Amino acid sequence: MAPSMCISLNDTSDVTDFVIKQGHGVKGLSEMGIKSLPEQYIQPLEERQMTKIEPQESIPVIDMAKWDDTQVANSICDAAEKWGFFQVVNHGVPLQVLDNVKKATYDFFGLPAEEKIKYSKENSSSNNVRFGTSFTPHAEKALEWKDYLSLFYVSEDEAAALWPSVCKDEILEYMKSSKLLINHLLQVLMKRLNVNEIDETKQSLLTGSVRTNINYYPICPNPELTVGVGRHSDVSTLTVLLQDNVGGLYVRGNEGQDSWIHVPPIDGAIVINIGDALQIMSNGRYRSVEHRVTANGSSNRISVPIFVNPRPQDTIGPLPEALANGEKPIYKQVLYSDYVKHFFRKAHDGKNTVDFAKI
Ligand SMILES: COc1cc(/C=C/C(=O)SCCNC(=O)CCNC(=O)[C@H](O)C(C)(C)COP(=O)(O)OP(=O)(O)OC[C@H]2O[C@@H](n3cnc4c(N)ncnc43)[C@H](O)[C@@H]2OP(=O)(O)O)ccc1O
Ligand SMILES: O=C(O)CCC(=O)C(=O)O
Ligand SMILES: [Fe+2]
Repeated sequence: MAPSMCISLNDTSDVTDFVIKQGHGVKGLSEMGIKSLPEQYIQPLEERQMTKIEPQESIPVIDMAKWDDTQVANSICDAAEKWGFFQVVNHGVPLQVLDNVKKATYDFFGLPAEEKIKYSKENSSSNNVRFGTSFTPHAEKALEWKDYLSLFYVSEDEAAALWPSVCKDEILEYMKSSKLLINHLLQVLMKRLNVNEIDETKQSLLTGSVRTNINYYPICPNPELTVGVGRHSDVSTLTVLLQDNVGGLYVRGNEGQDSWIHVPPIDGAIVINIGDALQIMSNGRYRSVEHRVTANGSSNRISVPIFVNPRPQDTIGPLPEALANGEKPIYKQVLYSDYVKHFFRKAHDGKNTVDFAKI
């Protein structure tokens, strides 16, 4: 039975109870057919308006077929320096794997609320598996129009035991199939930082932990009043982001203060973005750029980011090779889990997270 047939939401606490405590998420609100946005989702004007969208600008689309060709390698590093974002095609991840993970995302969010709520922070048997909504509801002045499932990978055995069975295999396959692409990108990016060989220690520092989120942005009654995801930069080394064909991801541009560039969906392409950990390790050479997602009034949207990270127990700071030419470090050494906790304990606040590591 559709939720609208059996409940009515009269005030703020009813909405919170329905969305967060009962696990219906904003998907549940959307499917009730609510006609106007509940007030706790109304974002301040400056967070929901993009005054300057640059339709003539676009982030690079890079063909990865010859990834170690000098020209291709240069375009990857240039994009990481200039935009912090690019799309890749001929990336080696089978298109069937991408289709399967998109379908699995719909399958998970299509489960009844009483199934999904088993994975909430309060009910989940592990911190490594978390179903939630918005970003940090308890810390946010205004909520975001997004539900998510976040899966921190520990082992195949743990995933088999703890991850939801409707999406587990497809997500694991997507993660496995992306490994080579991730390694090729890091090989190229490291070379420009004078790291000619990624040994075991560096590999672990760059890719030692992986978190995959599946995101669901349901149709919103007043998309202009809220956001799908607010301005933030990822705290990863790099993020491999699969989006569907709806659109709505915007990246901070280089043209002045409030300039935003749309990342158009391209069939079969994957979006790559540099995260804070790599910005820090490269001493600011590679940029972890602010991005955001708009809410949509007519289509549901999904996305599946793989966050490739240092391990929580790693200390991160500018790599010695990146400073070999006498460059002064602009970031200090920080424990990665402290950095991530700092990110997760506040609402989205654009690029401010990285100040935590500034000297
Ligand atoms: C959800 O919407 C998002 C998410 C994002 C994500 C962008 C990224 O770049 S994710 C990549 C982050 N890196 C890693 O996960 C790898 C390293 N991992 C760690 O260091 C640890 O696993 C940990 C994340 C710090 C958690 O360690 P733990 O010992 O379990 O620490 P806690 O004290 O339990 O948690 C700290 C704090 O974070 C909250 N939290 C934990 N996991 C998540 C999660 N998956 N999603 C949201 N929040 C999470 C937890 O509730 C704690 O907060 P409290 O206030 O409750 O203390 C980008 C954009 C989005 O919109
Ligand atoms: O949905 C998207 O396209 C981007 C989501 C995002 O930025 C994130 O999960 O960190
Ligand atoms: Fe992000």
